[in-house]
Amino acid sequence: MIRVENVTYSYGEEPILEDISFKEREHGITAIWGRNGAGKTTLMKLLAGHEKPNKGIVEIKGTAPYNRAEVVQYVCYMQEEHPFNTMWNVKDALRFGQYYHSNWDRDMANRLLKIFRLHEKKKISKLSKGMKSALQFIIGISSNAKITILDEPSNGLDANMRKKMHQILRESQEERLFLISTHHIEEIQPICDSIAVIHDKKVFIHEPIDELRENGIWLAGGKDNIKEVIEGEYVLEVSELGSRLKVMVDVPFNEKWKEIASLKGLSIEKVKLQDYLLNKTEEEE
Ligand SMILES: Nc1ncnc2c1ncn2[C@@H]1O[C@H](COP(=O)(O)OP(=O)(O)OP(=O)(O)O)[C@@H](O)[C@H]1O
Repeated sequence: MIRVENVTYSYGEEPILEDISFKEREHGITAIWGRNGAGKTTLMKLLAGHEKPNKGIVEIKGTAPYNRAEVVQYVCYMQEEHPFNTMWNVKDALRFGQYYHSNWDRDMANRLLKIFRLHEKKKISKLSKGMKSALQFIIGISSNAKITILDEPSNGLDANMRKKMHQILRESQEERLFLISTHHIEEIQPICDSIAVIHDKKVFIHEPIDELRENGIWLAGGKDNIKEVIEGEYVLEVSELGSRLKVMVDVPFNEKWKEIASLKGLSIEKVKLQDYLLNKTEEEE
């Protein structure tokens, strides 16, 4: 469905993305994670055809999306803070969505308006930040586009609304592909199938989230015992607590490591995905 091959992109002299390649399957949810300024939005714009790669190939169902109106039938891209006409009300914004997306699901749009408590007559200029995000999300879901790209869709939404958003995404992902950029990976990861981490101008990690979730352990205990077991392993973070050490190690949270910890009298814990990724993307700074 999506093919990116050896793509380089720069706004000026310095490339933002350099020689990146990846493929995406037909359906499911992929989270796109990266530090501020890593290039998540840039990647989404390339996929949606808003930007043209300097080098390499971007293809959506075999077609390069840049300047190709026909790709709109497959792709709905809701950018962060979408620039709606401020004279519009919610209903006008939905009309705009329906105009561009031939598979528009009007019943779904009406259902989501109720769930997110948005009134059709409300002026866009009067919507709060969270309400605007909800409106963009409603357009993204109701577009019924095979590929739906959402840039920071939960911006400004409260915990209850984020929960509803995740439920709706889960319901909708069986026959569609969602690419969702987020800084809140911990919260969205339970509904994701895979993750793409953008770092150092590359797609640094692109794998099933189940596999990545297993990576990273915290070990804590006596210094000598810790030093003995981590020899040769990749240590991502160290903190000293008097005579004790606490270390984050880049190994899976599995039976082997639980046994090692038990034999050496160390405590062992799974690292949160967010903390693991923060450390993984720190190593080359
Ligand atoms: N229109 C533009 N002109 C010049 N540079 C740009 C433009 N848009 C983005 N950039 C630069 O490209 C880099 C990547 O930006 P991008 O918005 O893709 O990152 P991001 O990962 O989405 O960041 P964030 O998490 O902060 O939203 C940044 O250094 C940014 O300053």
